[in-house]
Amino acid sequence: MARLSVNINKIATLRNSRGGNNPDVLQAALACERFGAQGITVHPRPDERHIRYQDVYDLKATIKTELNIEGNSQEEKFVRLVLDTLPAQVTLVPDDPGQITSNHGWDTIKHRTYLQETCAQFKEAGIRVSIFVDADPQLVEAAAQTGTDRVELYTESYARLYHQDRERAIAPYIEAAKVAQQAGLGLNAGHDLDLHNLRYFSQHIPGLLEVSIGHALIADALYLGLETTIKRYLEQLAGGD
Ligand SMILES: CC(=O)[C@@H](O)[C@H](O)COP(=O)(O)O
Ligand SMILES: NCC(=O)COP(=O)(O)O
Repeated sequence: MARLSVNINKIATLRNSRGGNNPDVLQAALACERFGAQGITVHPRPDERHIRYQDVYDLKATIKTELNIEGNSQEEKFVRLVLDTLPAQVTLVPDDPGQITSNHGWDTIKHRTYLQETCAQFKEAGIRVSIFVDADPQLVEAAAQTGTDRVELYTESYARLYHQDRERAIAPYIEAAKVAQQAGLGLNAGHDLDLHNLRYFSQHIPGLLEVSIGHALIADALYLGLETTIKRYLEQLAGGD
């Protein structure tokens, strides 16, 4: 069964809106773990609009499950943060500084040399590397040439199409997953996964190792509470028809 890594960016967004420490992101991360999450994901951005760099140091010292740090390694500050905190996993995402949220994966063909160097730097420090990519077999194949351990399939287009035509929505992901597995890459997935689309995704992508979910999960927690919400996501991942 794929592991659930809860992205707690949105907890930090709420905290930052009032300038204090409510909600406390460290306590929220510990609660996620207590309720069954198998990892914590953060995506610090240069403007620190949600997760702050200091949060990441504090989280690494506090949580017991895997920490996954996502972000753009072309920013020196991000590289320093990752090498200082030594998370279990770093996910390379090519976001511009002002982006509202992630909207594309790496072009692993165009940037192969850069990604090779970056993967080597993080792997030398003992950190597992994952590259955020669109569900395109050629990009996944090129990712395998970079030395990365895993790819994270960017699932926004799956999520968008799911309600209209889920077979068409999943098709490119099945292809991309096959290529990844033939190339020996581990497979993660994330972006806009939710309680409606998660089960179908995990059922159709065998060997899926991890999903990172934030926006929808934290929104669901407003209605259901964090404990029930995490249990429901875990049930979706556990599958069954
Ligand atoms: C890579 C990815 O899809 C997520 O990290 C997502 O971008 C979360 O970032 P925000 O919380 O800033 O939207
Ligand atoms: N890598 C995806 C992630 O961490 C969370 O994305 P979202 O669920 O907030 O869209």
